[in-house]
Amino acid sequence: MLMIDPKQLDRAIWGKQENKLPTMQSIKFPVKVHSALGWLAAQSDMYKGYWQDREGEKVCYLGALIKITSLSDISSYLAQYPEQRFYGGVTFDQTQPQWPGFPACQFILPQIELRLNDDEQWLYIHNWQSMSAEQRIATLKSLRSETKLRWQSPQFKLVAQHPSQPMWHSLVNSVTQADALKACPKVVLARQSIYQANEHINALALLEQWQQLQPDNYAFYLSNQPDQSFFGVPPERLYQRLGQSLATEALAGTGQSSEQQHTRAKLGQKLLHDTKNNHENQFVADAIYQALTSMSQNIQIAPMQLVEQRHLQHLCQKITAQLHPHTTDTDLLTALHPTPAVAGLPRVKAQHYLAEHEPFDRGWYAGAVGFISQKKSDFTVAIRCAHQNQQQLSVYAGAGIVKGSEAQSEWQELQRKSATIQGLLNV
Ligand SMILES: C=C(O[C@H]1C=CC=C(C(=O)O)[C@@H]1O)C(=O)O
Repeated sequence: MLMIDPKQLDRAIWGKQENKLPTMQSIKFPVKVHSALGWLAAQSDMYKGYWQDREGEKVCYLGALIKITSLSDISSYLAQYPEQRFYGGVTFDQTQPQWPGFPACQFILPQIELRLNDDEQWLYIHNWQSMSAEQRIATLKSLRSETKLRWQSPQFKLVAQHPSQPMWHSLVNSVTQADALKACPKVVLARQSIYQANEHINALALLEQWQQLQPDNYAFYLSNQPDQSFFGVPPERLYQRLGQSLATEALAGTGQSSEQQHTRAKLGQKLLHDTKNNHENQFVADAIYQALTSMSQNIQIAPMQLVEQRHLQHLCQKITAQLHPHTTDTDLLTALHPTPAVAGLPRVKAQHYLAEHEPFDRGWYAGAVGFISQKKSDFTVAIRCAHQNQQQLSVYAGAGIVKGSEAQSEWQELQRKSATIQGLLNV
């Protein structure tokens, strides 16, 4: 798999070794890989992750040289390791019970990264300088050639839905009572659908298929132990920061789509002019604007546009800003996450309502997933996702509930949001 000139490799292995982690030195080799996820599937590390942005970069990462479990520690690690990326994120609500094996906050500086884009493919090995020649050889030898992923769906059976449809109706009705709307004009209710498979679930093969159906979305995979993973193909950007330039978006408000271009365009126009959906989106755009005013300047909001997905369309307002110097990723994550696209408004009240009434633990569903580095950070909102625990797969979907929302049509919206993965599960 490694296309490295043997002389170059020899020099790399036997080259200078300085035992000092804080000035971590990395080495990179050009490689040739057909399927990033196929490569990841072949590796045996306990910590495995995948990250695909909307510009076409794909990253597989392995191992954990450093693990950060608190947002407040991020800045000091970035100062110490200015060249490195830390992958991971935070859950929807860090004050609530979390999924076993998935901490509330986790960022990893991996030992190995495979970074692919349209022009280049590089394998990075971090902390190379402090390894002995034997450790270097062992690390290179531990890397396996990619496997060919083939998604052959086991038989899946829906074993539970939280909330059930009747409970969904009563939750939507309670959120849309006049008094409740006064306190919380928007609450994003969600559903966990639990499927039991009759055999092992190859989550990476499933993700590969899913990602190919929605190639312009983000895609991610997180796994801290064998046979447990969280993965998804979300359309929503939380934020991308390049130096001090910030790009974010209000993605909320959903309408139907169609395979026929003409009908899709008509449905899109209907959505663009729909009052309830425009409100739903504007709540998010206003909250982002407010969050950014104290930490940035030159905030620009582009006109409302459509984002097409396979079974639905969304309203979206793209937002850009110039961050004040010294604004950190911890500031941004704290201010922007979770947006009213996944929590509601006001945020804390909506989160309290969900903690009290939603009949499942959101864990990493609707969390912030991505990476942080000094130069660049990029986060998606973890929606259109699934949590695999051995032979069980939980699929999550949510819908913003505002004045005028109807329980039945919001339930159908959940179905449409889950339709792509459900199609792959044959359920
Ligand atoms: C919370 C989800 O979607 C959000 C993002 C886009 C549109 C949404 C909506 O129209 O309700 C939601 O706010 C989800 O897919 O689980």
